[in-house]
Amino acid sequence: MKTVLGHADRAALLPRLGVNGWDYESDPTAITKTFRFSNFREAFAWMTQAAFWAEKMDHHPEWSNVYGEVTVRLTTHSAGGVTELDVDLAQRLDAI
Ligand SMILES: C[C@H](O)[C@H](O)[C@H]1CNC2=NC(N)=NC(=O)C2=N1
Repeated sequence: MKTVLGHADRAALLPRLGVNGWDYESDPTAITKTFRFSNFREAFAWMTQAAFWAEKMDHHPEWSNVYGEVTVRLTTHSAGGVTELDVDLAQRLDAI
């Protein structure tokens, strides 16, 4: 089972996500980012691709959508915090 990132791993991995707009400081148990698109169609098309990656990785986002905005919160429920699975999924979402 994945374990929650310790201080050294957080310091090594999370600032790189921060450069891409992920907030890893407001909530120590999760990383969050709002993705912005020009309309609902584009937002939902992105969510569809993200959903396929989530299924492939068996790791799923908490998210909400309002028109062209998708707010994503990543945490590993089974571990109770941020693990390397969340870092991997965040990078995958940034690459879509
Ligand atoms: C049974 C299944 O593997 C688990 O429920 C997986 C599915 N997706 C998951 N996603 C996330 N974000 N955290 C989990 O702990 C988790 N567990």
